[in-house]
Amino acid sequence: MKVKVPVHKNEEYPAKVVDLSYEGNGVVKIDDFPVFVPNALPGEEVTVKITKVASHFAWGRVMAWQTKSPDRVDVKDKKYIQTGIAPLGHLKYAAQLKFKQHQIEELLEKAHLDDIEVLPTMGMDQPYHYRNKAQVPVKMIRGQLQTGFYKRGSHSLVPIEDFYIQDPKIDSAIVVVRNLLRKYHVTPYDERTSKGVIRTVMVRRGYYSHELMVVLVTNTRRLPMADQIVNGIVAGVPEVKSIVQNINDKRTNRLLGDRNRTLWGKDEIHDQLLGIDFAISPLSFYQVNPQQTERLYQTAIDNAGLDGSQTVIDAYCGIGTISLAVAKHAKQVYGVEIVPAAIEDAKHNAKRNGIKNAQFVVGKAEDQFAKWQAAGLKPDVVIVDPPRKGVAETLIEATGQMASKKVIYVSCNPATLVRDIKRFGEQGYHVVKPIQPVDQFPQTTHVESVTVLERTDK
Ligand SMILES: C[S@@+](CC[C@H](N)C(=O)[O-])C[C@H]1O[C@@H](n2cnc3c(N)ncnc32)[C@H](O)[C@@H]1O
Repeated sequence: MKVKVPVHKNEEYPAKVVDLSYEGNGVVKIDDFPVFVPNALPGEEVTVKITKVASHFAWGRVMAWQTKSPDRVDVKDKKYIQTGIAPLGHLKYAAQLKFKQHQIEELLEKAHLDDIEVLPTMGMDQPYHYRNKAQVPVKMIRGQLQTGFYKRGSHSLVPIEDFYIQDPKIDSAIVVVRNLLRKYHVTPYDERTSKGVIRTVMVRRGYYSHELMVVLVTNTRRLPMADQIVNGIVAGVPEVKSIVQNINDKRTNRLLGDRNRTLWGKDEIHDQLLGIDFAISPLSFYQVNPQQTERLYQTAIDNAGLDGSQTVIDAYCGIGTISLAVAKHAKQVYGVEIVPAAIEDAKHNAKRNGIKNAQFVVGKAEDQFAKWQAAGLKPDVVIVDPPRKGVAETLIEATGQMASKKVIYVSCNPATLVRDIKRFGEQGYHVVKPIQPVDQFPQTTHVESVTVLERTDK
């Protein structure tokens, strides 16, 4: 059906913001036609200039506010919103937590599952400076080497020193590295010509261990002035334990290449999650908000109701964070994950922590479930922590066939969570407790949660 478009590009309209989209944009309706407006909050009266018109919606920009929301934080520095570092940075933290809870409630309601309750989102006391990892692009801007972040949807770099949501020790290390690159005239990589040396600076810091790793991602095999740069980092970053060169000479948007060369110190750093020691190398996946990851996974483990006698499957297990934490409360744990390097890390981490009752398999979780089912495995609890696209339907069916008593669903996407709750329902699993959202990424629109389902044989 053709929709009548009542707005025109570059025209201005008075409007009231009626909603906040899941991407964090204000929504205004002009003659019922939706216009998405960044940096506008529900309840605000604004003058909107239309910037782009599509067939079913438009984009606009606030030209003036007639009234402002009591939930607005006056963000002095617009670059956090411009770059997408903090797309909800203009919303008070308490309102961000409500926005995340409400998002799950709204999706449940649309799916006619509004009898399922959602608890208030578990937030952070200090919802800033939480990230334990930074990957910042390096570019030449008006003749000077800069580190920062790209403007949303572009490759135009905004120079930044305080990244707002990163560990401040990481921010300081990036400034030290940037100044050394400037001092020794190392050229930034230029995407258009594929020339230049340095592409990205990555820094990781252990939340508990305080061990810090600097990774210099280069387009070239040789890093000019490597000794001087390494000495400068060692002198300027007291916590550094590892300096690595990563070579990425491909024309690609991927940040890291496959080859690492340790320039100084150790090949990996360590940190702990839920009391388990993890080795973190440049290419390892590791959760970026360790404090909230512990709360998210502890919520999942507490709800699994383990007393040491159960068999548990951890599907989509990554480096085995959940599996290894569960192992001390279970008889046997089986983890499955599609990325071979992550399973290598999981096995390695099991060994270094002396955990013998966790087995890890590489593969698609849905295929491995079929194999376990054929082999007669009878799990008591299935934990799933899938990517955004949710759980494969065949995995849900296999869970039903294996008759697991409980399913703990750790979700990073409420839309697929709600879809999967319905599918689990077809296998006899029902949500037995209110859903618990946990804020893993304050200042952003990401919504994580834990749902507990039990098989009720009805
Ligand atoms: C949200 S993460 C889970 C992280 C994990 N719990 C951890 O702590 O490291 C989702 C994981 O699912 C993996 N994955 C994606 N599709 C998969 C599939 N079909 N089968 C198994 N694993 C898959 C991804 O590689 C990723 O590690």
